[in-house]
Amino acid sequence: MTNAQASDSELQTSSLGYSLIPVVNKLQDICSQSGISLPIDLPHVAVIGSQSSGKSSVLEALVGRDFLPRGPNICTRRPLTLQLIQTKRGDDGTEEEYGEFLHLPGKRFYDFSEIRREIEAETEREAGANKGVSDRPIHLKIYSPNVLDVTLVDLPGITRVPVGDQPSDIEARVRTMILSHIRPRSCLILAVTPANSDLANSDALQIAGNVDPDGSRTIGVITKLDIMDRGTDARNLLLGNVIPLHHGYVGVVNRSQEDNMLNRSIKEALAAEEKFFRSHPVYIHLADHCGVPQLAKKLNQILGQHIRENLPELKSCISLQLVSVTKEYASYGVTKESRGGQGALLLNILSRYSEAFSSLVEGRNEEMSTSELSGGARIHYIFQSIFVKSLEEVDPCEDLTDVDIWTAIQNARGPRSALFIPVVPFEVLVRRQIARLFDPCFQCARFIYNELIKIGRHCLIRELRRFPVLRKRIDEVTGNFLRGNLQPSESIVGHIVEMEMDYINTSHPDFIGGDKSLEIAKQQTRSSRVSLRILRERGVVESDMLQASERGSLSRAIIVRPSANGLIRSLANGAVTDQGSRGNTDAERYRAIGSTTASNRGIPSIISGSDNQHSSTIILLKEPPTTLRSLETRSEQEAAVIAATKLLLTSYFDIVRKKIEDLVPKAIIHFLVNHTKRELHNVLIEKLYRENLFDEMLQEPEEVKIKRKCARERLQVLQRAFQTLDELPPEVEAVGKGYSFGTDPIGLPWKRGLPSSYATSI
Ligand SMILES: Nc1nc2c(ncn2[C@@H]2O[C@H](COP(=O)(O)OP(=O)(O)OP(=O)(O)O)[C@@H](O)[C@H]2O)c(=O)[nH]1
Repeated sequence: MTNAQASDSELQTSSLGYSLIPVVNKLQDICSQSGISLPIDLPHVAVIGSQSSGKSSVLEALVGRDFLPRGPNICTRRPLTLQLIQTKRGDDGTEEEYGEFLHLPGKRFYDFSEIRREIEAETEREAGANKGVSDRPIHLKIYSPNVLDVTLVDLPGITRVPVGDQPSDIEARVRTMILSHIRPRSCLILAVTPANSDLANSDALQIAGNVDPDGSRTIGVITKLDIMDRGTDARNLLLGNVIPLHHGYVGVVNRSQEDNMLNRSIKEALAAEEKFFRSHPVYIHLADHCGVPQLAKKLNQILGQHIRENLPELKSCISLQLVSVTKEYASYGVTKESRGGQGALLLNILSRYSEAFSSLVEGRNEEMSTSELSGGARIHYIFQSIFVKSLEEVDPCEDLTDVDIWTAIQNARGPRSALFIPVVPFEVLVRRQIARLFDPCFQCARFIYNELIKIGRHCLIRELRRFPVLRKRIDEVTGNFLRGNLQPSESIVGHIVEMEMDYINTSHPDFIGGDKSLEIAKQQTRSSRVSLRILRERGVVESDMLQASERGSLSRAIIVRPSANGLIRSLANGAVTDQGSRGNTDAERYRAIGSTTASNRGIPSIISGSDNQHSSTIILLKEPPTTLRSLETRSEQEAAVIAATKLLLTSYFDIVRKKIEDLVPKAIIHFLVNHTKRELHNVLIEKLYRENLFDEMLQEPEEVKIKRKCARERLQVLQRAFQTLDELPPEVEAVGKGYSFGTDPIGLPWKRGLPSSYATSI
C-alpha cells in the first residue's frame, strides 16, 4: 500500500458516516427495487460551542473537505445547514462532487474553496461585514458518492462581549438561535469545548444540557488538546470524570491557525493528529477517546443504531410486499413443460375443479360469501322458498267453477240421476288439478340445472383464468353432463306427477272420503243458504247477489222461446241452453236467457201451435244443440254435491301436493345434483385428460406469462432484500451506551428472519 493510498483510506475512515455508506446504499437498492421509499430519516448533527472553539474545524474534518471559513477573525455568523446528498458513481467509476446553494439554485460549485468564498459573501450580504450575526441559515447541499445522506449544522459561536455591529444582547440572541436548532429530539449535538478553557463552565455543555438533560444525544468534543498548558492534560475530561456524558467525550486536534496559513490539508492534519496522540504519554492510553476518526466512529455508531431502529419498519414493509407478491405469483400457478408434468397438472386441476364443485354444492366452500346466498344454499332456497312455497299457494279449485264441476258430474252420471258423488268426475277433476303441477316441477328442475351451471362457472375461477381453453372445455363438458342429467331428472319428475295422475288412491288414510265430504258440504250449503236468506231479509244482499242466488228458482220456471236460429230449449230440470244464446260470462249468459223468456213467457212454442194449422198433428222436436252446457242454478242437494266434490278435490290435492313437494326435490337432488357431483370428476377425466390435448388445454395467454415472470423477479428481489436486512454489517450494531431516538428494537419482528414460506425456491 502506498502512502497516498494509506492516507486516502485514513481520510475516508475519519469521515462522517463513511462506514455506513455501503449499508445505506444496500438499503436504498433494496428499497428502489422493491418499490418502497427508504423509511430512514437520519438525525441531523449540530455543532455548538463558544466562539472559536473549533466547531467549523471539527465539521470540516468530519466531512473531509475544506470548504468552511475558518480563522481567528473569521467566525460563523449565520447558521450553515449543510445537507450531504449521496450520488451514484458514474458508470466509468467517476466521482462527481459539487456543492449547490439554495440561494443560487442551479449553480454547481465544483471548487470547494469557491464554496467557502460564497459562504463568506452570503454571510456578509445578510449580516453585514462588521461582525453582525443573523439567524437566517445558509443552505448548502454537497453532492458526492462518498457521503451519507445526513444534515450537519454549523452554528455561530457563543460570545459574551458584543463587537462591531453586534447588538448588546448578542449572547442571548445566539443562545436562542442555537437552542432553536438543537431542541428537536432528532438532533444529535456535538458540544465543542476547547481544552484550554474551563470545562465546568463550558457554554456548549451548558446549552446542550438545556435541551438534552440526560445527555442521550450529546457527544462531548474537546478541541485544542495540542495547546493546553504544558504539564496539564485532559485525561479526566475525556474519561467523563468532570462532567459525565452518556456518550462520553472525544478529544481532537484540529489544524491550528498556523496550519491554515500554511494551507495544510485535512489529510496532513489527520496524520499530525494521529502522531500527536500516539506520542502523548497520557492519550496513547485513551485511544477510544482520541482523534477525529474516533469521533466519526462514535457518530457512525449512533447513526447506525438509528438506521437499525428503523429496520423493523423497513422489514415489515418488505414483508408485506413479500406476502402480496407471493400470493400474486402463486395465482399465476406453475408451468410444466414435460408431458408427465402437464398430465399431473391437468389431473390436479380437474380434481380440484370437481372438488370445488362438490364443496360449493355442499356449502364447504372456503371463500364463503357473507353478502349473498351461494351454491347449495341457493339450491335449498329454490326448493323451499320458491318451489314448495309456490305449490302451497296453489288453490286446487282455482280454475274450477261450480258449472265445471256440475258439468263433469252430470256427464259422469250419464242418463241416470245419482244420489251420491260419482267417482269418475272427481277423478277427472283431480287429475286435471294434479296435471297443473307438471310445470312448476319441470321449472324447479331447470332452476337447479341453471344453478349448477353457475356453480360450475364459479369453480377455480381465478386459477383457470390463465387457461382459457381449458376453462372453455371444462364449462362445455360440465354443461353437457348437466344437460344429460337434466333429462332423467325431468323424466322422473314427470313420472312422479304422472303416477299421481294414473292412480287416484281414494283409500289413502288422509283422504276425507265421500260420505264425510257430503255431510260437511250439506252443512255448509245449508248454513250458507240460511245466512243468505237472513241477509236478504235484512236487505243487506245487493240486487246482483239476489239475482245470482235466485237464478235456480227462476230458471226452473223459464221456458225458452226460439232463439235466432229458431231452436227451442227447455231450461227446466237440467237447464240446457244453446250456443247462440250464450253470453261471454255466466252473468251475461243468464241475462240473455232472461230477456228471451220475457217475451215468450207462458206456453212453449213446441206445444202452443197457435200459428200453425197443422200443429195438432205434427209435433216437431228441435234438434239438440251441438254443445250442451250446464246452468249455474242448482238444488240444495246439487249444490251440496258440488261443494262435497270441492272438498274431496282439496283433500286429495293436499295429499298429492305434500308428496310432490317431498319427492320432486329428492328426485332432482338424486338424478341431477348428486349424480353430477359423483360423476363429474370421471366425466372430466374421460373427456379432457388426453395426452394429445395437453398442450392445447394448458395454453396460457401471453399476458399471464409476462405477469408471472414479473412477479417471480419481484419475489426474488424481495427475498434477497429480506436476507440482506438480516445480514447487515456490524456498523449498524447497537451502540452499547443506549443512544436512542425512539423505537426500541427489542421484540420487534425484524429479528425473526425470513418467513419460511417466502424462502421457497422459485
Ligand atoms: N491548535 C489548534 N487550533 C485549533 C484547533 N481547533 C481549532 N483551532 C483553530 O481555532 C480557530 C477557530 O477555529 P474554528 O474552527 O473557526 O472555530 P469555530 O468554533 O468554528 O469559530 P466560530 O465559528 O468563529 O465560532 C482557527 O484558527 C483554528 O485553526 C485545535 O484543535 N488546535
